[in-house]
Amino acid sequence: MEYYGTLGPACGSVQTLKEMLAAGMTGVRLNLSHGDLEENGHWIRMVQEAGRELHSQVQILMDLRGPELRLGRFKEEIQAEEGSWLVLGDGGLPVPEEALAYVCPGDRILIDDGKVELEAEAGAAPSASGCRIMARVVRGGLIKSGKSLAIEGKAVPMPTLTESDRKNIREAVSYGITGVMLPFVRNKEDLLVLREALKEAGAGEIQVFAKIENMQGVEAIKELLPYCDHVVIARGDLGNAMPLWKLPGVQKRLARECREAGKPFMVVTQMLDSMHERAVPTRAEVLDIYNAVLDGASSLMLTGETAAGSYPAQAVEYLVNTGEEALRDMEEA
Ligand SMILES: Nc1ncnc2c1ncn2[C@@H]1O[C@H](COP(=O)(O)OP(=O)(O)O)[C@@H](O)[C@H]1O
Ligand SMILES: C=C(OP(=O)(O)O)C(=O)O
Repeated sequence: MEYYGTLGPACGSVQTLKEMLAAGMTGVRLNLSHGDLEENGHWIRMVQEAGRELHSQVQILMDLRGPELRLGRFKEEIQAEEGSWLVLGDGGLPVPEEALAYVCPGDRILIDDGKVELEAEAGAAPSASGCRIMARVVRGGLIKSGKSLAIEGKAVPMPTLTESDRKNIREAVSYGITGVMLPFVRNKEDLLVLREALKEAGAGEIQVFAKIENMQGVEAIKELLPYCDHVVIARGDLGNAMPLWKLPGVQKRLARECREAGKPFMVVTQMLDSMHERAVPTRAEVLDIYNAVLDGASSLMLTGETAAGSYPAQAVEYLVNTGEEALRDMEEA
């Protein structure tokens, strides 16, 4: 069983990383949506140093940008109040033009895994005079730079890899990357494009993790399985693609497909979300971890809990101890 933590400011010291490894973490994930390999290289070196000191082999995953939609960069966080209006695009919230062109009147726009929800202004044309529309805040909250973005029910056509993905792939071997995650995998062609780029970079040995994050990926799961080494059930974005009460059923269905094909799979996102701010998780969270192991997950991963939370080492401890308990119970049963 592999246990991953996402790297971020909250665990950016050799000491904290050693505590996480001592608690049973076996690998880390670097989310390249927040900066490329060169900018984040210091974190990888810290992980390698922590691993050397504890004599542990650490898996290092890089999570590409891929065809994922995200807000652009901006300095000041925005407190979006329910009922207020926001400008999207030119002079306002930096939304990629490819996405703006797809927004129609009445569309729901989900930011940061749906924490903030907007409704596009009635009357906004699909092309919206190129690059600017108004949206009303339906569910308010804090909007931070670089957060995920989705137009409910719409698939915006995007290339498989960005230019920065290709650069990061070329540098992957020199940083000791062991696995690469591709977000929003839609079809087998996405995985073939990634495999080809890895091969060209002399990185054909790096493991490919296919992140299933929307309905296109869910529907294509059978077709995708032969072209990846691992499937990632990425519940953050996947939860944006359907009413949340449908997510458990979809997670179980993906897990069953993977089990039947003998494909290892990872379950990720909000496994211990309350541990952003609390040292002890909820009962529901530990049960979620336990159930994922019972369903056959080969790896589990923490995201914001380790990248930006107040208790990164404690979160790893709960993840690992609960996962190992589930494995023991399965053996005894
Ligand atoms: N490489 C990084 N550099 C700076 N901050 C990061 C990095 N990776 C993660 N974070 C912070 O931790 C948060 C949670 O990480 P993650 O779940 O990977 O991102 P997101 O929620 O944006 O997909 C991010 O939103 C960001 O604030
Ligand atoms: C892990 C996920 O992806 P990201 O953190 O890149 O949004 C997710 O959506 O569950």
